[in-house]
Amino acid sequence: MADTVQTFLNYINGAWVPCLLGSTFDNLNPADTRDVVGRFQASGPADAEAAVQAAQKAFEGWRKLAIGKRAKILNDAASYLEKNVEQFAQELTREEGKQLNQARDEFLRSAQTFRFYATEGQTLGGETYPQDDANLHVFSHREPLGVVTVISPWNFPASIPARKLAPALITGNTVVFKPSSDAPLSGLRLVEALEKAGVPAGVVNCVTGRAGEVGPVITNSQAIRAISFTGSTSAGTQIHRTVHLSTRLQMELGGKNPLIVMEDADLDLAVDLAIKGGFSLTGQACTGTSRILVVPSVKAAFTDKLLTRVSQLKIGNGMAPGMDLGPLATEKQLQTVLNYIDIGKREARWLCGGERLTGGEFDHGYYLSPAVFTDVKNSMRIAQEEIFGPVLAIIEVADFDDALRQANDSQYGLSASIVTMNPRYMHVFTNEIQSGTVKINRTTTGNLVNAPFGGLKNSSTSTFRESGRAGLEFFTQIKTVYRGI
Ligand SMILES: NC(=O)C1=CN([C@@H]2O[C@H](COP(=O)(O)OP(=O)(O)OC[C@H]3O[C@@H](n4cnc5c(N)ncnc54)[C@H](O)[C@@H]3O)[C@@H](O)[C@H]2O)C=CC1
Ligand SMILES: O=Cc1ccc(S(=O)(=O)O)cc1
Repeated sequence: MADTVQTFLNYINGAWVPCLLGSTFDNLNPADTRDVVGRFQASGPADAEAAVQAAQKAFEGWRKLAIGKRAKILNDAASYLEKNVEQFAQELTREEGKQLNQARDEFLRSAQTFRFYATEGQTLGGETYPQDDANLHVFSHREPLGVVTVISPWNFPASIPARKLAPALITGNTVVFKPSSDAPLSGLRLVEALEKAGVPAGVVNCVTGRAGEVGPVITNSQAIRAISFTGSTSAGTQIHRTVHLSTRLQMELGGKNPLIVMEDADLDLAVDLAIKGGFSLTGQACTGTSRILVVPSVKAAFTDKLLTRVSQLKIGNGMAPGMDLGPLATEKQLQTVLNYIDIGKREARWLCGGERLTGGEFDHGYYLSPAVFTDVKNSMRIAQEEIFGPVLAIIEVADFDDALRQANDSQYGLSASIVTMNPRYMHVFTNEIQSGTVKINRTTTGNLVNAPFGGLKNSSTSTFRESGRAGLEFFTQIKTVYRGI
């Protein structure tokens, strides 16, 4: 079996290279751990240093390249992703566990992101400032920052790095990219797409390996002008503490996203949103629904309908059509979620799920049945801590004001939704909810390529948003020019 495992290399200074120490690590398919997805470079600090140096060397040439040429590279890379979508989607499903149709969507969305920034990046200009001197022209213009670091997690191993790489590159920055060791292949495919599209040597560099080995160089080095990171609040906090004063940060971190169900809610819709928001991607989305705040008059009916729908969900390998939930992405993630199930059983009332599935194909994967708890208090650990698994906590709230207060009683503020037809609730919710993304009669999950994305409180650094035009602003700095004659 080991002989047939494909080895993947780092991409540094325009070449695919092994790491200097010659060590590798294997990544396993979480749906069937007998399947080794690939063998990857266990890079050390020297490999990371080589990547930073290559990016430094390439910066001058890349920032001076005509923006139309940079855009063409992004568009051609998008075409390469689209052409190879079937292969890349299968690899994504094997490395992460999500359903094949979701993996296909993710690569197509990544291609769309490349195309969006190829166009939008060409519209980012400065401003002119009226003033009294007829012989003076005052204007601002934007320029790239320099070498930037992209660090991405395993849950969206293509679309999250795509929406960091594309705005960084179109604005003329060079990149050092570290994908998650738990799903590194999709990130390497993005880099391959850029290589095939003709990106010059050193403009994009990709180094796989342990955060402890690679992390300090790519986050603390004086050469790094910005870091775009998505992952846990704890890793984000650690990086935040160690970076240089002049390193710009954009961090997308955890969430504990509420769905409020009001007395006038369409309960079938509310259940649908709870299932989609809570259980798609097996609950492993930063914007996933984890708290359901429901008023007493509809709590019993909502809970009954929810449990019926949960009992119908199909769990299995994402390669098979028709599955609703795949495995957890890693053994560590499975253990984390099982631990929270134990906590939930002690502190609230367990209704269903949370059992590790065994027998047949389940014996070889990290499968867990979707769990629902009720009589949860918002102060409980399962209502406050990010679980990142298929676990829903139902919390009874007295009325709208109480729902809003409890929804806001969280260290996080990433996404929040309400199910109602009442315009007053919609209005107050929009104004008062402490959340970067606000949804009404929609799932907490999902966001557009062309709209800003990011959280409040501990869900993000309160700096720059990702996606849309905001993504371009993060990767550029403003110069104000006073030009006299
Ligand atoms: N908000 C989100 O989208 C995500 C949140 N998480 C949360 O994080 C928990 C743990 O998952 P992990 O994959 O271990 O997330 P993590 O936050 O440890 O890792 C995310 C990425 O950051 C890198 N990283 C971690 N520490 C670093 C450091 N000091 N310097 C440089 N790079 C560093 C990792 O190698 C990976 O590429 C999950 O249980 C979940 O709660 C995980 C993935 C995504
Ligand atoms: O987990 C958070 C998350 C999930 C998806 C995306 S993307 O829109 O696919 O990039 C972003 C954040």
